[in-house]
Amino acid sequence: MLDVVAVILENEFGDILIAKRKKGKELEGYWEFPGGKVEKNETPENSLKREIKEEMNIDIRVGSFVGESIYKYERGTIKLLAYKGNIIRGEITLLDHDEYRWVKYKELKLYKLAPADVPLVELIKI
Ligand SMILES: Nc1nc2c([nH]c(=O)n2[C@H]2C[C@H](O)[C@@H](COP(=O)(O)OP(=O)(O)OP(=O)(O)O)O2)c(=O)[nH]1
Repeated sequence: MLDVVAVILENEFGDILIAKRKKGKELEGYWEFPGGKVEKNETPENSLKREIKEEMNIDIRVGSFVGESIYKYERGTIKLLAYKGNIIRGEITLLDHDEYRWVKYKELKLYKLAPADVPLVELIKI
């Protein structure tokens, strides 16, 4: 099973950041909470900080654990671990996504989220 971390980034208005997976990647065009695969000998928190720096060039604070979602894709099963977080430094520059949006909690269900992310929405409860 592959461990993947994702962050529910919130801004000062309580909006949540979602990002659209890049053309050509697996799950192309699906919206996700940014993050990525946890590397060996890495804590989920450090993994998230590293991924978000690499993908968006921002520094984040990782907050409380939101929950996990285990999902069986055809190519394998992933365990998606979600944490809350905030931006502490920088402006978003997209380096690994096609688009991003700050959305209200209630708007999340209007987006085509990666299947593994769907159960997380219920766990966010802002
Ligand atoms: N980052 C992220 N990946 C997700 C989410 N939901 C979900 O099913 N995934 C899947 C897509 C991929 O199969 C896997 C993580 O892949 P990734 O492409 O984001 O990871 P990465 O940046 O570490 O990897 P890579 O592109 O360098 O291969 O988890 C999500 O909310 N965020």
